[in-house]
Amino acid sequence: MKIAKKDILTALEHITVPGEGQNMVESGAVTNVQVFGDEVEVDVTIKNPSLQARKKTEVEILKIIHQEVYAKAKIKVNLKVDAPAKPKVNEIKGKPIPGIKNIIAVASGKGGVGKSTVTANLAVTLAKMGFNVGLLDTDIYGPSMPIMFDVALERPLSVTIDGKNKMRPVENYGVKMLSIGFFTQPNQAVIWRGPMASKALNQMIFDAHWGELDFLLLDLPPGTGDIHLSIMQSLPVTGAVVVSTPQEIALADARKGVAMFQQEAINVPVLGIVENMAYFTPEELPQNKYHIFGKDGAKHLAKDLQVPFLGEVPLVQSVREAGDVGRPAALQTGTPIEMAFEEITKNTVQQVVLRNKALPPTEAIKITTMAGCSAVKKK
Ligand SMILES: Nc1ncnc2c1ncn2[C@@H]1O[C@H](COP(=O)(O)OP(=O)(O)OP(=O)(O)O)[C@@H](O)[C@H]1O
Repeated sequence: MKIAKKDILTALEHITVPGEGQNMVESGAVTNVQVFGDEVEVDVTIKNPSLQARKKTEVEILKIIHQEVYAKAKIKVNLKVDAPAKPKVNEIKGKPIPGIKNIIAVASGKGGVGKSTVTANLAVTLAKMGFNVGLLDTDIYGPSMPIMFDVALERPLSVTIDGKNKMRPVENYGVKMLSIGFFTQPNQAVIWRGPMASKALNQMIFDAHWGELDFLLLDLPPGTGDIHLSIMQSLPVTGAVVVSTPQEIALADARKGVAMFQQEAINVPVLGIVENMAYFTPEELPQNKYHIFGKDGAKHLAKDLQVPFLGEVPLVQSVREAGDVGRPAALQTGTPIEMAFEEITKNTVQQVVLRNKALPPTEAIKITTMAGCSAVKKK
């Protein structure tokens, strides 16, 4: 028997797609019908992704065509699901932390690109600008902040606040700090698992007396593992800064770092990318720039990923030396390094402001103007 296409469409007008009011032809769910002799092919797209809805749609199409048009028709249903994207909810996750306005996670895909160095210098620069700054070293693989702040031999003291025992962060250069390194032996290799690490971190945040902070910086471990997932999901992180060198291999990992923050389970806005070791400058020839890891790689990556570029830090001996002696290089006034970190810090604050404006306010995000920036050089 020869089947007419219009008879198929008329038959399909008798049925609806589960969850949709109109019949499936009128609603546009039927996208195509083809007839070859007694063979019928129906293309249909539904919004409900459940197996039950898909099965029901298919069975009903077969039934109605057999019943209304031709009982022996050979029918093929090509069913596609086009589920509407879930509306994005506020990215701030976890419990708001009283007194802490913004949490910035500093990450790198690759190890050794200078993430901790950038975090330490960002922290002291924010403090110089007049902000209240905390720094949480979550780098379970190699906590380096106690050395970079010259407090490796100190330990957080216990204080009683409102009848509860709390840890008081160690303080230097106007930055309050807690590190996972304060709780491990220097020569002890610790194997951390995600939940264990996030429990320790939760204690360092919720059982610590941070006081009022404009910014709490998190120095994350390198990489993009399940530890990052645990940290990100348990804390109300405002945004992330990704550090990379211009080198291809570091950029590939930085790309993964950005993707990690953007994936649905994490969904933390990326405030921008910092290019560290952008070029080498020898002390005796300050005008000379040698792009030993490549040129502008992180800048191009930022453009490609459509995230802000926050600035670049040259590779200079004084940065490494300053880290080793425990006094971040940005504290050396009047130097190009101080200027580089001021630029990066201002851009970061600006991105935090923009990001906070774009999202509904929560307890975790309070800085909504650049007022803090006018405090530059307040101290
Ligand atoms: N701009 C720079 N100029 C000179 N040395 C630098 C610079 N940035 C970082 N370094 C040095 O490079 C080394 C690695 O830096 P850092 O420990 O900050 O990296 P990281 O990415 O945090 O490493 P990890 O993988 O351990 O987390 C350190 O010795 C540091 O002093």
